[in-house]
Amino acid sequence: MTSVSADEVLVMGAAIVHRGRLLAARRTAPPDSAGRWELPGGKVEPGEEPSAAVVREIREELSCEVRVTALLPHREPIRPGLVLRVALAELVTGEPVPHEHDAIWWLGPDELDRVRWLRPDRPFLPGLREHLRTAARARPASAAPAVPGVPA
Ligand SMILES: Nc1nc2c([nH]c(=O)n2[C@H]2C[C@H](O)[C@@H](COP(=O)(O)OP(=O)(O)OP(=O)(O)O)O2)c(=O)[nH]1
Repeated sequence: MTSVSADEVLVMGAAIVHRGRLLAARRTAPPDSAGRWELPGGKVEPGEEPSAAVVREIREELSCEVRVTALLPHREPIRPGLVLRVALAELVTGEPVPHEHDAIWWLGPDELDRVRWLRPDRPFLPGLREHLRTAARARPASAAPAVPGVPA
């Protein structure tokens, strides 16, 4: 369980990591966020577990299945009443196909600054970069990334 006060809604961003890369998605709305990049995800529904919300939102937004591997401790205010948390997740089945975003991009650890993130996402980037680097060091050479469209 994650404690959220009655007047606070939790937004879960999924840090989906695959082959040492992080999936970023470009928003289309509202106008002041359109063109900015975020972690796919969305609001946790009343009574819903954060990890279940991640699985549900990713299914809806990207038509693939993920598994949550960790919930990062940091909580970042988005605006009054709305708080962002981030879950590390891995792909279980399928490949992400964006239905609500107009682009997705698998970013390597040295590429995280190449997109314009939503402001609340930025404090999570150093930790995510470190996570990607650690994952790359732990990966056997035989599992080195093949890149272009990533998955596989
Ligand atoms: N999904 C997501 N939302 C984020 C991130 N960073 C950030 O500030 N936000 C903000 C944007 C929105 O104001 C809010 C989430 O709204 P949303 O529209 O994605 O959530 P939702 O699908 O549950 O929305 P709704 O249509 O049910 O209202 O959190 C992020 O990394 N991922």
